[in-house]
Amino acid sequence: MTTLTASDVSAALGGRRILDGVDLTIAPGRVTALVGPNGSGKTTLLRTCYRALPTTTGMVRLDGDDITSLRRRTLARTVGVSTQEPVSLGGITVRESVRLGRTVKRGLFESFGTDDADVVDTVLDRVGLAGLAERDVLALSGGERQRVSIARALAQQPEVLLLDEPTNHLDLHQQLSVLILLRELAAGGLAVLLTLHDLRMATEYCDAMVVLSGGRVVATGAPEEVLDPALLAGVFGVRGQVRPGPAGGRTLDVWGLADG
Ligand SMILES: Nc1ncnc2c1ncn2[C@@H]1O[C@H](COP(=O)(O)OP(=O)(O)OP(=O)(O)O)[C@@H](O)[C@H]1O
Repeated sequence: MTTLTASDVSAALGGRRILDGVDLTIAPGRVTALVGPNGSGKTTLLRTCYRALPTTTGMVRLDGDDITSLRRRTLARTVGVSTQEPVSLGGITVRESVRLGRTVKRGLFESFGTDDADVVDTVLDRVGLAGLAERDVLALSGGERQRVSIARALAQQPEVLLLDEPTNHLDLHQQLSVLILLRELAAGGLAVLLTLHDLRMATEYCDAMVVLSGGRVVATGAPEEVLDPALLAGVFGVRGQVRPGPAGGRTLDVWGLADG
């Protein structure tokens, strides 16, 4: 099990500071939602967490190790990533695309074994892509491609999983399926961080929440602690509140714009 921590992370794009002194802990066994308005820096923060973007101050660590000191392969074996980028060029099947996630477990010239095939089959099944395994990835809908991206990250069998809006192309059934799957994987020790715009889904399915606004963390904690009416109005510009939900859970009601 591995914990990812960001300490005092700042980052810039195009000469402009986008992240400003961000602290974050992504613990094993938990699904953490990274939420915030458009342009608040969620994707940028995710990118610093898998070394796709250098920090200007601060540090990201995997357990005690600064990620900039890790070998590329070590980082790739530990951290799985699903981004909003296209999953692959065409000409390969869904199965082959997902199997690319296994390359981090292999040496450069090592061929895939039956254990790799078993992992790929299991993952395809769990994200509901088994029936599309032999389809060209370019012949998929947006939601199907999104699930390929998630499946490929899962095929790595990472310790930490980072997902950028993993549900934005998915229908309601698939959104819930993915969130339930992430909860199951977290129960097995995975540390999960995902960006989400749907605050109700984040409230119902995530254990913890980190709220970004203007590149700063403005709240961290359990969803019911974080999403109080003042924060919903001040950060998201809406009127709403968290209340107890069905089956002992919690949910979020939103009933209008804060200034409406
Ligand atoms: N290459 C770039 N150069 C300059 N500014 C950039 C660049 N990429 C993104 N930005 C800016 O950085 C800020 C944060 O962007 P980011 O994509 O991290 O936000 P986000 O919270 O993920 O947004 P969204 O919810 O809209 O996906 C935005 O103001 C955006 O315009």
